[in-house]
Parts: sequence; C-alpha cells; structure tokens
Amino acid sequence: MKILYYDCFAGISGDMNLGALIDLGVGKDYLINELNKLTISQEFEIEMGTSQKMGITGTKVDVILQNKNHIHEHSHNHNINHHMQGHSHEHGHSHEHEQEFIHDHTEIHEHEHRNLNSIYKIIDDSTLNENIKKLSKDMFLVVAKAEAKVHGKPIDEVHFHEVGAVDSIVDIIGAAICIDKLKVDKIYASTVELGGGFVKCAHGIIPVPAPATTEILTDIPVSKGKVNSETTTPTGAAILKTMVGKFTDKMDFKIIKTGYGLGTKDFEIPNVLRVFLGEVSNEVNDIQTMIEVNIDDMNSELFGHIEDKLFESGALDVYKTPIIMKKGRPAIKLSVLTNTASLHEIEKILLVETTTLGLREYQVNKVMLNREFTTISTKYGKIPMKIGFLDGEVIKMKPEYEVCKKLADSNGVPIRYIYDEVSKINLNGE
Ligand SMILES: O=C([S-])c1cc(C(=O)S)c[n+]([C@@H]2O[C@H](COP(=O)(O)O)[C@@H](O)[C@H]2O)c1
Ligand code: NI
Repeated sequence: MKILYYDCFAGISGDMNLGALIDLGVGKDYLINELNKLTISQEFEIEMGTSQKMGITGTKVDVILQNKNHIHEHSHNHNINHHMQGHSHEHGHSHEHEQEFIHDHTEIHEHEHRNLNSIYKIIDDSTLNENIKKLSKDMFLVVAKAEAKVHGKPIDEVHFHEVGAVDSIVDIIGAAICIDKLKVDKIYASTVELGGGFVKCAHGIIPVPAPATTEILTDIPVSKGKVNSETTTPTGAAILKTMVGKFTDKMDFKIIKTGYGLGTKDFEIPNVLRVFLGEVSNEVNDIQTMIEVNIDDMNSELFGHIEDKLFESGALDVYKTPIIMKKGRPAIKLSVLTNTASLHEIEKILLVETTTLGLREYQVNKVMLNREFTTISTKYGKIPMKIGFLDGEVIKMKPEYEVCKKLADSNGVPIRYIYDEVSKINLNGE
C-alpha cells in the first residue's frame, strides 16, 4: 500500500505543495502539460527550479501572473496565441525570491473576481481527467464554504478574492493533477503549523491563522506560534482538508522517497513542506482512538439506544465490560473505538447521553490483515466471504453471519451445517 504523508512542521501553502509534489517525482513537464488543458492557461507562467532553505534542497514553484494588458492581448487573440499558454521557466534559485508572499489590493483587482460557478466552468471546460476535475472542485468548495461562513454570505454569493486569482487556481488544480498522478492508496498528514502574528490580505491586516484557514481546519490537529508569520494559507488548508484521510504524527511506514517544497520567506525554522512517499506491506496499519467511560449510575435500559447512536455517528466498535469500581460499586466500562473524523461527534454523544462527567482517550495502533471480499457457491446457496491475506497467502476466511443465518432458516438445517460447508472451500486454490 502506497502512502503520501504531509509533514507540515512549517505549514502548507499552495505553491509549497506543488513544489513538494514535484520534488517527490511528479514530472514538471507533466504538470505544465496538464495545466495547459485549462482555457485560462494564457494568464499565467510557472517558474520552478531547485533551491535551498537552511541547507535543505527542494523545489520552489512560483506562479507568475501575466499583467492585465497581456491577458487582454491574449484573450483577444486566443487561437493565435495558444502556443504561449502556461509555459514554464526553469531557473536555478541560487538567491532567495524577492516576490512577496502577501497579495495586495492592487494585484487582486487586476483579476476578475470569480465565483464558485465560474471556477467550476473553467474546470469543466478543460480536458483534464474526471478525477482531477472532481478533486479540484472539492477543494474549491471547501474554500467557498469557509469564505461563506466567515463573511456571512450564501455560498453562491462568495466572490473569491485571492483564490479567484489565477495563482490559486493553478495551486489548487495543480494539487489535484499531482495527487492524481502519484496514485497513492492513502494520504496522511501531521499536525499543521499555522504560524503567528498578522497578515496583510484583501481584507486588510488580519490575524494568523486567517479566518478562512481556521474555518477550513476545524477538527484538524493544529499548532501555532513556531514563527511570527503565516505558514498555512486557506489554499494549503483546503488541500489538506480535501485530500487527507487521517491526521497523525505517527509515521508507521517505510519511507520510499522524500520531497521538499520551498516557501518564499525565511524563518528561524526551514520554510519547507516535507512530503514522504511511504509503503506499508501486508497489514493495513491504522491509528484509531479508544474512548472509555466508567458508568455506575445510569439506567441500564439506556445503553442500547446510546450504542445505536454511537454506531450511527461512525463508531467502529462499541463494547461493554463489567467492572467493580471504588466503594465496591458494580459498573460498566463502555469502550468506543473511532477514527479521527468521528472523534468529536462520539465524544459529544458520550458526554451528553450518558451520566459520565468525563472520558478517557488513547490512541491505538490497529493492525489488520489485507482483506478481500468474494462470494462462494455452496449447496445451501451463495455466501459472501471476507478473506484475510498475509504475504499474499490466504490465512483466514469468514462467511457473512447474517447470510448464513438466513440460509440455515431457508434450508431448514442447523447453522453449523452452513459453516461446515464453508470450511470445505480452499480459497488458496490448492
Ligand atoms: O479566499 C481566500 S483563499 C482567503 C481568505 C482569507 C480569509 O481569511 S477570509 C484570507 N486570505 C489570505 O490571502 C492570502 C493568500 O491566500 P491563498 O490561500 O490564496 O494563498 C493569505 O494571506 C490568506 O490568509 C485568503
Ligand atoms: Ni475572505
């Protein structure tokens, strides 16, 4: 299983992400050719090259916007100038970039204020593949929802400011192009460093993290204050929110390759986004959270209802253990296994629905066999099977209990006859 891991110790922005993924092996020409499938590709050029931050060599990407006159010239002669679309400039960055990270009003107003639908149209009008289109739209929707919430507007009235600018369109669609190309099975990320201080943007001088960034990163583990500058932008946050399946600081994989995407400013720490291409063999490792509550004062009739609610809200497992608590009180330990996405909702149910005043949580490393699903035919009927593999060999198989139960009833035989029939099947083909 291939894993892409984002190590966001210095945060993430759209251009750092492009640099890191190119450094990891996505071809520069591939990215340029794909971006040229956009109808707006005459509006930008991309500079990318190798440079260093505090001795770390990585890839620096800059999206260079064509000036307003240039855009008009191109848009009036669209077919004639087609060959100029989205070309790249290679450059060896021996010096630091002078380009400011902050967008000011003048620059923003040179560009059309695009809304979500006009961005969707740019994506749909391209010849990019369906996966890239979907991922790009998902990321823009994340930004639009955050903007709508922060500015108190309906989503279709959100006019993107910075993100309407071409560089953010390139950053987001470029992210989708690179991730689609890497063909990884899972994407994980570390705690996300937000930075600190204030940043100048279209709204004026606003606190870091920017309101859109905090909105997007709700429920995602973050850290703040490693540097007095913005390290994670709304675009970077939207990339993580859309792409990352699990946020964890544990790296339980074999590192195959490391990529570094360089930021623009210089900090006390290297302003780089590090990405790892990792591999996990055989077992599927997953980090989940175990939540426990000891309950000695609740009507036991309520347990069933609460368990249903926990499962409906994404609990992966719920079980009860009889325990004896202090003062000799018989009680129930309610244990709930969950992933990060459902953690907050599960905590809420336990705190609101049970009598507990608090809960305990700890991370558990779950190791599972690789699984496949198949259906076998027996003399009693078809039975879905779960098959467990270790080193490519079938070592376990389990029939679907509910189907076995139904077949026992419909055939009028004891259920163990069904299980005996299943055990005769050899799925290793021997
Ligand atoms: O719409 C966007 S992306 C946006 C929203 C906000 C709010 O907090 S509201 C702030 N900004 C600032 O603009 C620059 C550029 O951000 P990108 O994500 O486009 O690279 C950055 O300083 C943001 O904090 C943008
Ligand atoms: Ni805004």
